[in-house]
Amino acid sequence: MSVDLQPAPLRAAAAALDLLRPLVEALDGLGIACCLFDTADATLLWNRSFLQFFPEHAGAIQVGEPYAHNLRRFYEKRLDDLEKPAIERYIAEGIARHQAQQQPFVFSHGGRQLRVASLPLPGVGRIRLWRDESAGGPASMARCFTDVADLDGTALFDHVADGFMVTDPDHCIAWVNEPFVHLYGLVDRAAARGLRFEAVYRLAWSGAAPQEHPLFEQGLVVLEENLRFAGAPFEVPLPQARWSRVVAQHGPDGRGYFAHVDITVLKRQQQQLLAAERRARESETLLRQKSALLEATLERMEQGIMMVNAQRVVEVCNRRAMQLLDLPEDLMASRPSFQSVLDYQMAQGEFDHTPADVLDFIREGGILGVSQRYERPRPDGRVIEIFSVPIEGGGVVRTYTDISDRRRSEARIRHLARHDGLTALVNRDAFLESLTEAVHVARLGAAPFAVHYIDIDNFKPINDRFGHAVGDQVLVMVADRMRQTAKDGEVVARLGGDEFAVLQYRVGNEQSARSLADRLLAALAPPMEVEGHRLTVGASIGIALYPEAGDDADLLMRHADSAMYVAKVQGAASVQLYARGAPVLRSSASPSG
Ligand SMILES: Nc1nc2c(ncn2[C@@H]2O[C@H](COP(=O)(O)OP(=O)(O)OP(=O)(O)O)[C@@H](O)[C@H]2O)c(=O)[nH]1
Repeated sequence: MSVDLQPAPLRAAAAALDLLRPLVEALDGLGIACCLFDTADATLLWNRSFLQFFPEHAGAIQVGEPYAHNLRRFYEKRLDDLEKPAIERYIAEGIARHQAQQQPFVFSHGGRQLRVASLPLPGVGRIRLWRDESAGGPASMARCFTDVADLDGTALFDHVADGFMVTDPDHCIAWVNEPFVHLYGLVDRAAARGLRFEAVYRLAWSGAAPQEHPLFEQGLVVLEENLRFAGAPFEVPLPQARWSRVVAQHGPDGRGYFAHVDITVLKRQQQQLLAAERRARESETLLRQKSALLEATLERMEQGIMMVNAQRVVEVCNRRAMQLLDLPEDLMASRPSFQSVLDYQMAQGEFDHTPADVLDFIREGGILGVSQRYERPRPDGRVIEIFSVPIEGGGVVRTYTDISDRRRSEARIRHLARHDGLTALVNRDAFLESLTEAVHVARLGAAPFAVHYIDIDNFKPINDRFGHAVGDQVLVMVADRMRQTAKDGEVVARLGGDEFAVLQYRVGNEQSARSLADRLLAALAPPMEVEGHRLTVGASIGIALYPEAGDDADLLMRHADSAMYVAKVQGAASVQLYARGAPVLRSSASPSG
């Protein structure tokens, strides 16, 4: 006895194959052909009976060759020239059968009736076994009935669930049972007798709706292909979405024995399963697309975003968040805990200027169970606005927005609203705010203060003679000289036109106020060089002392203005202190420039 002992198997476990080798050899003794395949359908092992049953493989079969090669030799021998063009499909169907086969079936090959069984072999792949039925063996169903009349006389087969059909050697129907009659919609079993199965199949479809015809055509093709080499089970569609599975066996007497199983429910379930699978696949694809879209959106967002899950692990952190917070990519790619991100930031000095209570909160995990909005000044000077929103079930989503530009423009707008655009001194509104504050503090007992109201003398002729631009430069120089003369903390303002004011703090007496006014006049006195012109300007200054000249900002302004007017009337470059009871000569609201 010889077995083709092959070199080490390509994929299957060598130990399992070694165990199977003697078994495969022993099967030869029983006249059973055997061939083993691995899980990828590559040929592993076969015996001598296999080559006897399938002489087309002798000298050709090889270890490791795909099952498809085996099938190709098989069909090349079997198919006639008309059928050969369809060989690839036969091979594909043969592979599908090989992979899914559960029930044995009989087919004729090389003059033999071969019953083939196939089953999976765990750890190896699949085993296929063939027995020559025509050579005798256990009694087949065919041998139980020597005469079809035996069947006709009994109702036994009418009580089984499946349809049965027996054909003569000329393929004409000799007998069918009642379930068969019912399945194919025949009048009675006599209606089938003498017909070929294909004719019964046509009868079954005779009353079908036209839209079902493509299915009928499909069924005819299946019949034609499968009845030729009856053996492998096949399925045919029937009207009204019903299906029949036909399992054929051929007896040595040339008769065919067919079981017809109504698999409508099974088929429906399969279709439902397929539809559910398709839907699952579609929604999975949709989900994948959506998640890719979401990921792309997150990566392109102008806002940073971070999602911390209930276990305090950073689940999502987009590129912008990493940029805004200076977080290293490798740390964020490691699905870090939120605490380790905070630790990293702490080590980088991110929280060096954070108030102690907030720092304690950060050390305790830094996540609140309620929505919050706050701004974090970064060590690099940028300001990040942070929104933190808790997620139901734990965790938090944070968004990070760089609001440095917004903050800068707001500061600029605030500055513009309180300062004079030409001289950069504070404007009238800001001066009045400071004055109101000074009154408030003085009322609480702080030292008295003075308001100096300053109007440039004969400014108009400068404009008229040298132009507005020169006038502007003179105003800027006047502002600079006043700013330099005033002490730190004293407020110097341009009230409008050629009018200025100084808020002088801690004025112990009248003399101290006059002294500043004189210093202001002295500072203005030196000529100014503007665009090649040598210009000299003076000013008239009115002083209002708190509380003598009034105890509110408005009164103090009006009295300082009035005193300035008196000074102006007195002549250039003079100073006038407001005296209680003096008439108000000019309202501060009156236009002066
Ligand atoms: N160049 C320039 N001139 C201004 C500006 N604002 C107001 N003026 C001018 O300043 C002048 C102020 O008028 P007045 O106060 O009557 O002129 P003055 O010659 O100083 O008169 P007295 O105060 O009585 O000495 C007007 O000619 C205004 O047009 C400014 O921003 N730039």
